[in-house]
Formats: sequence, C-alpha cells, structure tokens
Amino acid sequence: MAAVRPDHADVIVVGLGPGGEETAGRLADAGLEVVGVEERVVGGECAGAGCLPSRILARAAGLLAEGRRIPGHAGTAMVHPEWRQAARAVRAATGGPDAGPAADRLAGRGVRVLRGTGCLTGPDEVTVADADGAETVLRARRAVVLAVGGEPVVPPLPGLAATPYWTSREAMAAAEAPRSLLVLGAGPTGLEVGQAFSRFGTAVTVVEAAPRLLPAEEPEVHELLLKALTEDGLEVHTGVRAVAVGHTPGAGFTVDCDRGERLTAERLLVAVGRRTDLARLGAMALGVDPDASALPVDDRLRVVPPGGGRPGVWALGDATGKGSYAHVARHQADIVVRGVLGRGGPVAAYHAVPRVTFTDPQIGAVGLTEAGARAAGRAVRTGYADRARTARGGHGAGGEGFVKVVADVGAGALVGATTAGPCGAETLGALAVAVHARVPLEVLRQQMWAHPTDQEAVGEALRGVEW
Ligand SMILES: Cc1cc2nc3c(=O)[nH]c(=O)nc-3n(C[C@H](O)[C@H](O)[C@H](O)COP(=O)(O)OP(=O)(O)OC[C@H]3O[C@@H](n4cnc5c(N)ncnc54)[C@H](O)[C@@H]3O)c2cc1C
Ligand SMILES: NC(=O)c1ccc[n+]([C@@H]2O[C@H](COP(=O)([O-])OP(=O)(O)OC[C@H]3O[C@@H](n4cnc5c(N)ncnc54)[C@H](O)[C@@H]3O)[C@@H](O)[C@H]2O)c1
Repeated sequence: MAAVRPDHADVIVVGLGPGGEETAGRLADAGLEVVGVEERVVGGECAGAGCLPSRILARAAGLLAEGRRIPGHAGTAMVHPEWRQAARAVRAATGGPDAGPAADRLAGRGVRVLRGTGCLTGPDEVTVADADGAETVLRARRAVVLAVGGEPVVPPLPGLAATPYWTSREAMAAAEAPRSLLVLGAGPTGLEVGQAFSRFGTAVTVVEAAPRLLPAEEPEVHELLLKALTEDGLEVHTGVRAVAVGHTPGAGFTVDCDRGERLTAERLLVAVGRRTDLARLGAMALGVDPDASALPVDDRLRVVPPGGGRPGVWALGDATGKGSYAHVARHQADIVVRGVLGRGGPVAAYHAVPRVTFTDPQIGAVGLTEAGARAAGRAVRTGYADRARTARGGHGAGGEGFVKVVADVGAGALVGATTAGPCGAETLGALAVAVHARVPLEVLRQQMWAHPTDQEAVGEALRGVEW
C-alpha cells in the first residue's frame, strides 16, 4: 500500500500552465504559502507543446519561404530545408519537464512545486498522486485554483485509437519531418503545423469537415488561406469528414472520408480541438457535472456549479471554456489573484478577446465576425481594405492580406475586426483596443495612420463603413 502524506498550504494551484504559473507566482510574491501541482511540463501546453514551439517552427518555416521568394526580387537563392535544426531549436527552448525555465522561475518566487496528478477529494482538498503511486493529501487554508488546461481531442473514429497518430504534442517533438502528413482539422493547430511541415518539404494534405478553413473566422479568411496554402503546395479538402482510419507499419496511414475518398500519408496529425477532462480532476467533489465541457465560473472566476459554489474555489484558463489562448488564461489569473487577496478591481470581459493564427499570412481577429454580429441582432455595417491596394501591399510576393472591420451602427462602435497579412498579428493591436474600449466610430475615423504601414489598411477599412 502506497504511503499517504498530509500537507497544508494557503493556496493550492492545480496545473502550472500560463494561467497557473501567473497565479501561483503572484500569490507567492504577495507572501502566501503556495503549492503548485503539475503532472507534465511547468509552463503548460503553451511552453511545452503549444505557443512557444509552434512560434519557433513558424519562424523557421517563414525563413524558408522568404528565401524562396528571393528570385525575381533580390537575386538568386538555394534553400535546403533541414528539419533537425528547427527541432533542435524547439528542444532548446522548451527544455525537459524539470529543466523548463518556468520551473526555476516559480521556485525562485517561493512556490513549492509538487510533481504529480491532482484530484479534488473535497472542496478544499487535493490529493496528488506521484509517478510512483505515492499520495499527498493537500488541504488549502485559503483557496484552491484549478488551472488544468485541456487535452487534444481524439475523436471516436473507427481504427484511430490503435494507430500511432500524432496530436500537436508529437508533432512539436518530431525529430524528423515525414515525407507526407495528413492533417485532420483546419483550425489554428492543423494549419500552423501543416504549413510549417510543408515548408520543410513534407507533402501535406488537410481534411476539414466544415466548408471553410478556420471556419470560426470571416469567410474572406478562407479565401486568402486557401490560395496561400495551395501555392505553398498543401492539398486542401474542405467539407470533407474523416470517418475511419487505418495504419500499416511501413506503409503508413489511410483515412477514409465521408465522400468515399481514401487519403494516404506516412503520418497523421489529429487536430480537431481540445477539451478538459473534468472527471479526472474530480470536479464532482464541487458538484460539477463531470461530462460538462468546462468548469462553470462567474465573472470573478469563482467556480459556480448549478447547486451553488463554495467560497475559495477558483478556475481559469482553457478549463473555463472562455477562449483557448494563453492571454485569456493570464487575464483571468489577474482577476483570481485579486480575488484571493480580497482586492476588488475589474471583472472578466470577453467581448474583445484577440486571437492570432500564425500561418503565413497571419490571421489576426478580435471580437465578433460579421455573421456573429448579425446573429447577435446587431445593426451591422462592415468596411474592407485589400492590402494589395496599400503602399505596403506593393512590396511583392507574400504580401497578400486584408483588413475587415465590423461595426454596430446602433452602438456607434466596432464590435469585431480581422487583420490578415504578413503582419496581421501586429496590426490587430489597434483594433483590439478599439473593440475593447468601444471607441466611437467618429473618433476612430479622425485617427491618422502612419505611412507606409499596414495600419493604413485599417484607416481605409474604417472609411468604408457607412453609417
Ligand atoms: C499547437 C498549439 C499552439 C498554440 N499557440 C498559441 C498561441 O500562439 N497563442 C496563444 O495564446 N495560445 C496558443 N495556444 C493555446 C494555449 O497553449 C492555451 O490556451 C494555454 O496554454 C492555456 O493555458 P492554461 O494555463 O489554461 O493551461 P495549459 O497550458 O494547458 O496548462 C495546464 C497544465 O495543467 C497540468 N495539469 C492538467 N491536469 C492536471 C492535474 N490533474 N494535476 C496536475 N497537473 C495537471 C498540465 O500538465 C498542464 O501543464 C496553442 C495551443 C496549441 C495546442
Ligand atoms: N495561434 C493560436 O493562438 C493557437 C494555435 C493553436 C491552437 N490554439 C487554440 O487551441 C484550440 C484548439 O485548436 P485546434 O485547431 O486543435 O481546434 P479547433 O477546434 O479550433 O479546430 C478543429 C477543426 O477540426 C474540424 N474537425 C472536427 N472533426 C473533424 C473530422 N472528423 N474530420 C475533419 N475535420 C474535423 C473542425 O471543424 C474544426 O475546424 C483552439 O481553440 C485555439 O484557440 C490557438
């Protein structure tokens, strides 16, 4: 029988991704005794297999693409991709589970990091099982913070479970680029990873069940990405659902689709979303339905199950279902920290969550799409500017993009925007402020935009809004 150790702390933080790390560090800075429980990588999905490695791969893949654009613009260039160099950079940046820079950062701030899987065994009690099966029963004097993120969804496709398929985790850790890769799902993960491998020479095929790439974004995004990815050499199938998977060692994968096609590749990446396993977390101890898709929280991130919450239990990040982004987790962490310390301040606001898909062109977006705004009953007017018609758009290959703004003319303010292009991520900032602060349209229209920058397309899109 494994040993059971009792332990106490002011605050227990379960999960040390970007949200948990921020919360644990700041509460320790404030003088509280904090235990952080982590079963995989301190820094979470973001540092271990998400934002950080995928930005490194996107940068490496972008360099290859820029090199290939040299002929006709600046001379000649021979580009010989070598995946191993990019893989080495990923390994150097992410480190191992114990060596990660985030673990050192937290220890330096006084957070006690406990390795193992935490499970709620009471509203203020977390039982942590380590790799050897030893258990520690932790009791919180002041707060339990649930920051457990999510896991890649593995759909119940016949045949899939028995195969050596990849999720984003295996893709980020790949030592070699495969000859061919089938990508299930054209959300941010599938497209970012698929384009990066393609630029390193892998023959990539994308299968998306919805009619469009990045189906949650504006339809214009699909048009732009379809052209860019096809030019990169990716084969794209939209409106096609995978229905069965097979694998033969040495021969690779087969994916049968609902229209009867059979697609084949050496590797298969499953990128059809993420979910939080609430049963595994023991959320029933809080009266939360273990089959729910997220932990129910109020606008101060207190867990509020249907039967009523217990003071001192908080949740944040992907596990709350308010947007799967590191910046959402950190925004929420600030509110949790203030809540645990008994300080007031603003509550959580989600009307202007910025999101960026780091394909080339980058797709930045904030707030509602045009269709989303109409569905919400808004009086919608839009403005659109093609980057090709601005001074920056004239800079040649790889310069395609656009800005689209969505205005609620009743409210006299923007409710959403999309900035697509080589600098789509950076151009988004100004529009994120406009949507967040509900800056009046007439004030925005008086704004000057520096020449020649991508922001000029923002000014042109705003001039296109009639109200
Ligand atoms: C390929 C990819 C690229 C991405 N790129 C971006 C990007 O560019 N920008 C962006 O904003 N977002 C990006 N994301 C999303 C981002 O990674 C997540 O939104 C973010 O990491 C969520 O933070 P979190 O703190 O909620 O949870 P996570 O980062 O998921 O961390 C949760 C932690 O909790 C641990 N844990 C879970 N259950 C337990 C348990 N029971 N006991 C102990 N520990 C537990 C996990 O091991 C994990 O370390 C990307 C995601 C992927 C997959
Ligand atoms: N740059 C970033 O910020 C970034 C990058 C990667 C992931 N993320 C976050 O992580 C979360 C998960 O991203 P994701 O891309 O894995 O999931 P997603 O839910 O965004 O997209 C999954 C796609 O798979 C499709 N799909 C589902 N079942 C299918 C099937 N059987 N066959 C074919 N297609 C199918 C869906 O229609 C959908 O378009 C997102 O919410 C995103 O916010 C963010």
